[in-house]
Amino acid sequence: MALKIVVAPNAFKECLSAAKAANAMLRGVQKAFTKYKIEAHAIPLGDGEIFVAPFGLGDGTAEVLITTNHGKFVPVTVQDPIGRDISCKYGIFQSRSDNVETAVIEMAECSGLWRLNEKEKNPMKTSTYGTGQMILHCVEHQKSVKRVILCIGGSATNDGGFGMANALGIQFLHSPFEKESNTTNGKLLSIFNGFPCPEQFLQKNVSSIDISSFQKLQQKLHDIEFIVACDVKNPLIGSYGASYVYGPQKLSTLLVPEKSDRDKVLERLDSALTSMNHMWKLQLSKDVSEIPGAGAAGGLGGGCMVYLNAQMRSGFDLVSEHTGLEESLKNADLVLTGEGRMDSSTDSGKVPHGVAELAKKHGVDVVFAVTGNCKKYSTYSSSTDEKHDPNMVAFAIADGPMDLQESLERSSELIENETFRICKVFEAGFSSKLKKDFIAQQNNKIMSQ
Ligand SMILES: O=C(O)[C@H](O)CO
Repeated sequence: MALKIVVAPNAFKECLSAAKAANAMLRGVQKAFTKYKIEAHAIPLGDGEIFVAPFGLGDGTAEVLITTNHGKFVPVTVQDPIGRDISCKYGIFQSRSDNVETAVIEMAECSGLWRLNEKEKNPMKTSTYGTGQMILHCVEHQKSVKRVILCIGGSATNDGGFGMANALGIQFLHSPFEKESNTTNGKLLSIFNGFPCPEQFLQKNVSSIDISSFQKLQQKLHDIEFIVACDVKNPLIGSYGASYVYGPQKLSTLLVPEKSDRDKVLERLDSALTSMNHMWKLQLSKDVSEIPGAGAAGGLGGGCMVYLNAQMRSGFDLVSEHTGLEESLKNADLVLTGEGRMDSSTDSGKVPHGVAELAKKHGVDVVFAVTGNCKKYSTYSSSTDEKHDPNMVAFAIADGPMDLQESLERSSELIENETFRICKVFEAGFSSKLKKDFIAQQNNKIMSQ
């Protein structure tokens, strides 16, 4: 009988995609087990967290789903966060669980922070318009697609999906009036036609959604199931909301050097999302502000729930479902995972933690993880915090003193070598267990004679 071995790593940020990391681990496994027959399963994973630069799309969650399910990419030209035309792509594959034609769109592909240089980072002026264009392209050109997975995070935006909705054809109204006008509740309102970012939202006093244009869209989207894969659980507004928690990383200190001025920007961002939420409640009877994940990707999570009726899912659960991970873990003898860095956040929904949990469910006592850095993870593990995965042991890949640059450059070789060493230790334990089992069997035979 063959030893069943599963390697299921995440991407190693800034150096290796999940697929490349899985291949490196697989090489280590194959080199190590020369005495035993093995059945090896390599399953590259993702957790919805976006991993775009420096490889471009193709190394994030979409790449994992498309590669594993033999799907295809569709090229499309859309706008980046500040309105420049860029070439992007989204993926299409057939779901292995229910054969549904599924599209996967990574918002960071077009609306991600990596698209901007330092001086362009200003969430008051950025928009998810490009993400909306990708969705629209998919809905209009891929008639057989009945499910869209939107991976959100890593965004340059904080617009609550204002841009996305606008690109989908939803019209917003504002005062004071301009050329074309409508009346709502007796007030004269104009159709908003500026760049759909928080600055414009506030400056133009956007206060209303044109329900008729929204209904047209709803009919179009009715047959499609929208799922948002996201990496965080923040609410839309308030001190744990999108603006205060993730806003600072999207605002360049070169543009706004003073801390007190940056704080004012965050306040304005939060107030724009608060007004949006008010508008959603009042006009569409939707209150999503407290739903975990509404604050993901600058409130795009909330926007997706409101405009697309999207369901929020953990990125890991989604990827594991669409890659067949759980099936592979059944009856596994050895499970290996990995990630660029492991620390105290690893145990809150990251890939290695997800693999360890799922493996435990299927009777695998210990999962081995290879990683670039587990100093904080080990410290965490030796603390009394009971949340730590008791069934995962992490090994750093460095084979001697080295700086970050060397570790990044040699990552593939180092991952292969560390996997080889772990497998050899496992093999030694396995042979001694086999020996013990053999002796026990012989003893049982003698006793029963
Ligand atoms: O894009 C963002 O705001 C963060 O990645 C959290 O989702």
